[in-house]
Amino acid sequence: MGRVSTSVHIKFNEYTGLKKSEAYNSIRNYLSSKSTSRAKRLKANEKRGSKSLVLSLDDHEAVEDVFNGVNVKWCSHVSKREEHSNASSGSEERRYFTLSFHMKHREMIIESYLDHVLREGRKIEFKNRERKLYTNSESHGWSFKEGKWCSVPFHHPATFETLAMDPEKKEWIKKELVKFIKGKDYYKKVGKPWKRGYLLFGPPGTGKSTMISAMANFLEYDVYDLELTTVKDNSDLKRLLLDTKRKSIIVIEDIDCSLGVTGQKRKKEEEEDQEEEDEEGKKKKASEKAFYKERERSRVTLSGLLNAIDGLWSACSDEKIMAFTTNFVENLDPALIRRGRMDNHIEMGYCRFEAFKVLAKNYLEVETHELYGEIERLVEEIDMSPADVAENLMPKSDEEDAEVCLMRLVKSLEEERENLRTLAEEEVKKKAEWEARKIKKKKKKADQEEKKKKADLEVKEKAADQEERK
Ligand SMILES: Nc1ncnc2c1ncn2[C@@H]1O[C@H](COP(=O)(O)OP(=O)(O)OP(=O)(O)O)[C@@H](O)[C@H]1O
Ligand SMILES: [Mg+2]
Repeated sequence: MGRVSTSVHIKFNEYTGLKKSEAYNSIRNYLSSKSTSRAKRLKANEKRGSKSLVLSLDDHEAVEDVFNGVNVKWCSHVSKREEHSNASSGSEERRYFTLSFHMKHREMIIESYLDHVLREGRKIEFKNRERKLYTNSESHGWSFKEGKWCSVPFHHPATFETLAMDPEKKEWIKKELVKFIKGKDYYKKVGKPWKRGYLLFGPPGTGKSTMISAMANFLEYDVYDLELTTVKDNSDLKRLLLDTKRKSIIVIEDIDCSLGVTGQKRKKEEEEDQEEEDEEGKKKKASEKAFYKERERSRVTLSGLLNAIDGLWSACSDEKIMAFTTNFVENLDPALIRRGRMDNHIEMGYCRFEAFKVLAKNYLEVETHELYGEIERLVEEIDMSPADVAENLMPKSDEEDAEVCLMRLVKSLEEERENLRTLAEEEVKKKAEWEARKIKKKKKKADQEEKKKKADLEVKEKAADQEERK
């Protein structure tokens, strides 16, 4: 009796009213981590949205825990639902946990231990969840039930280990990401919303999208792939962004093609370029113009986008990364990519030797080879994207070994060099022809002027002659 009367019990119900209790969920997760090593009876569930089987404390089972040297005891209970209780509370059974401890620790348990349990439980749930790739549905298709985003499980295999790029740059990016996820207090201290913007730029096939997947896998974040062209207007964009969860990367791919963010800059360039232009240049400009015109139809404006990512609303949700990708960084409006908005500009370049070594290790499991010297010379000279290098390195059948694949890469690099040489020669030839034509035109014009001058002079002389004769 003495022992019982000195104990305090706290009850945590599975349901609070109609809603499933988040505290109960967190406690269950916390206890499952303790139970796997301590409890005698466990139950295994396949839970939706979780990546593996979830083990938890079985009904009517107890487990002990120690916190700051204090022993506590958790029990899981289940009782039949009473007749008059609310039918919509989910199931026939009522589940709850009880926490028991000595009353002299009441303050410490309530103030520190419970916080600790809830925090750890949430962490475990976050770790166990199946990560998702979201994409926005058309604005008119939004419904209360389906939401604004549709999702599929995110299983992209890219990691920083498989990403081919300069190792130092890679390490620096990883370090920065770690600093970001641990930076809650820092961001609060400096008065900035806890978010970070990345601009990834570079030619096609250099790993911009792969880098985003690697980041998401590294941070264990969800990914929101935002398709701006299907967003009706600025306020829908705002709503979409508000509907994203924390610990996620929001991606806008090919930002230069998504809305008229390059409009003003292009107009200026067009004016400047107008004078010196040959036929081919004119054709290219016309097709580019048509492309930009099509793109500018998007009703999301630059200022709308800036507002959504950077205005007051953006502060409503913490712990998010915003990533833009583009092939033409020089065409983007400076307002969009200024530091503070896009804090980090990462250039994804052509495949150089360091990046090649990563690819060779991943695709062929070789770290060195006699062809490496030649390949080093070639990749430092020729611009080839990691996607093309990877394609050459991938064995196409079981008979192909590392040497065959490396040889194929060397051949392909040499071909590329040859192509570039002929292209450059053609270019020089074309330029020379164009110059010659220009000189010819000038000469013709000068000749004509000369002729005209001569004719005028003759007429004048004739007139003077006649005058004299008269
Ligand atoms: N740096 C890299 N490291 C490893 N693999 C790469 C890298 N770059 C490209 N690849 C390979 O090439 C494929 C295409 O790359 P990815 O889609 O990331 O290019 P991108 O830069 O996003 O191109 P785009 O500008 O066309 O969108 C990837 O599936 C990946 O296998
Ligand atoms: Mg891409």
